[in-house]
Amino acid sequence: MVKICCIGAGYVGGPTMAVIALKCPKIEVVVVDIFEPRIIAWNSDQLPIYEPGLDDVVKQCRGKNLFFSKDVEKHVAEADIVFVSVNTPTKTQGLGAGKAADLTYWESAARMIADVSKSDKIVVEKSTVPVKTAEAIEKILTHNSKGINFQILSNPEFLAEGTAIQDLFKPDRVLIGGRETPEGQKAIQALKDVYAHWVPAERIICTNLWSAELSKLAANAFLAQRISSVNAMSALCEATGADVSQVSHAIGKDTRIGPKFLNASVGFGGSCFQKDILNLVYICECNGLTEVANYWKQVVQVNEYQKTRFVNRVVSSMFNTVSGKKIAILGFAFKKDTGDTRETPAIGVCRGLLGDKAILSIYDPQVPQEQIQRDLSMHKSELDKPPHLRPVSAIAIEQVTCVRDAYEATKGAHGICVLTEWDEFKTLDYQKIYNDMQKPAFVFDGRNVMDVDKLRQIGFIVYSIGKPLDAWLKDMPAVA
Ligand SMILES: NC(=O)c1ccc[n+]([C@@H]2O[C@H](COP(=O)([O-])OP(=O)(O)OC[C@H]3O[C@@H](n4cnc5c(N)ncnc54)[C@H](O)[C@@H]3O)[C@@H](O)[C@H]2O)c1
Ligand SMILES: O=c1ccn([C@@H]2O[C@H](COP(=O)(O)OP(=O)(O)O[C@H]3O[C@H](CO)[C@@H](O)[C@H](O)[C@H]3O)[C@@H](O)[C@H]2O)c(=O)[nH]1
Repeated sequence: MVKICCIGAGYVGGPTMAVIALKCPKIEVVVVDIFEPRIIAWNSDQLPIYEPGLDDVVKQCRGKNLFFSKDVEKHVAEADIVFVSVNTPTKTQGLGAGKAADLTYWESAARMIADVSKSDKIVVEKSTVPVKTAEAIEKILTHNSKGINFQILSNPEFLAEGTAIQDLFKPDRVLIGGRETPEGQKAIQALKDVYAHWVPAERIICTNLWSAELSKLAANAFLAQRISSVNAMSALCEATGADVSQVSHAIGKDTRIGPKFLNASVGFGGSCFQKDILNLVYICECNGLTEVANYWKQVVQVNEYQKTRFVNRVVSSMFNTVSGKKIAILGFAFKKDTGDTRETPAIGVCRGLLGDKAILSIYDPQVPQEQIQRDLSMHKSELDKPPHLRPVSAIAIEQVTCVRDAYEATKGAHGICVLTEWDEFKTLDYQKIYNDMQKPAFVFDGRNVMDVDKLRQIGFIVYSIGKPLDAWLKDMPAVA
């Protein structure tokens, strides 16, 4: 029986390994992590991450051929294939701080593999890493190998949170990069055989190591670039009376452009886009490609601009101050169907409003209060650390309360900011909400999911990103 061990039981390691176990009943899969509470949660009824369909998959194979363990060294030693799916956040200190990927967790995992291995292994880069990481990892493994043969493969993951299970069941492609030697090709074939249990052969792409590593960064840069492009257009739409949804629809009909990833928003979030683009920028700079670095840097800068623009709209619409005013925040996760808040635009928007002394009442169906308080009070460099390395207590922010439903959040509020596109926000009783709010009552839709005409009929003053402005908002222009 082939044995797989995956180091890192996070958003990627957990779901990907659960799907491999489900689709390959003859393979034993063990997911290991040094953060014990996560392992305990994976072995309980309350999984550590919220992901539609995940519970079902885990229930079908946990205890049969899928296991979660904190016994990292034992399972690595026994495995034929070791996936490394540890976090690779942006470096916060030292050379490349603020841009380069922090490979501390990766390096310590590689050293541990070298230390405990007693048999040949295929080591698979699942984490998103800088180009040429495989070369560095090879050096660590071979310098400590005691005659053991390690083959390194790059197999970046393309799942998106909220749709992880369907993305894993039907991936657009699986990418495997390896050495162009006979041993390298044999290792590629072994990993291909795993995916071939459910992925059609034409969707499994094999490349050299560096193409696979770079393709992952390139894919995220291209996706994020589309969002920044449409968000940049949204500012121009507001200035000219064009409607960004109509523009997106019109350009997306061009089959060369396509309709996806053209939704204007308060900005992209998530643990990947910003980190991976900054990593790409750093790699370009290290290779002396200043113009290329500046091109990609602009994608992140437009994203920051979009968040600032949103905050400025809120404040300027409300007579240029939100001091002491209750603002309801609907949605805190970086997108719907996840409880993940890493790099969520809600953090920037809330901090901006708190900076103008607003009183925030926050509701998100999947994000617990402690997480929101921690996100708003911690320094960014602390948030990038894995949970077990973060300071234990975060100072609660007095101006913030987290509540259990949207009605409580909006009661007595002056304005509502919709920051995540949760489906339940579309079907709320907005007449009741309006009746219970201060007047004039504002809605700032950061996701373009509200029925604007209906809200205006009720009496709300509504701002939607990239849409023709209410007369009220035209008179109160925001300076970005
Ligand atoms: N989150 C996504 O949607 C997504 C999608 C594609 C790729 N990625 C990439 O996958 C990687 C993992 O992302 P994630 O979101 O799953 O991260 P995560 O923080 O949720 O999980 C990483 C886990 O690795 C564990 N870990 C760190 N060092 C370890 C070690 N030495 N031994 C054992 N466990 C260790 C941590 O405790 C943590 O639980 C990153 O490189 C990320 O860029 C993420
Ligand atoms: O038209 C759009 C599409 C997305 N977003 C925002 O962009 C962010 C990222 O969304 P999405 O890409 O759906 O989620 P992620 O889980 O971050 O997935 C991205 O990052 C992963 C980690 O690398 C990759 O594996 C995925 O392929 C890639 O889509 C979220 O804040 C979305 O709200 C928009 O604002 N407009």
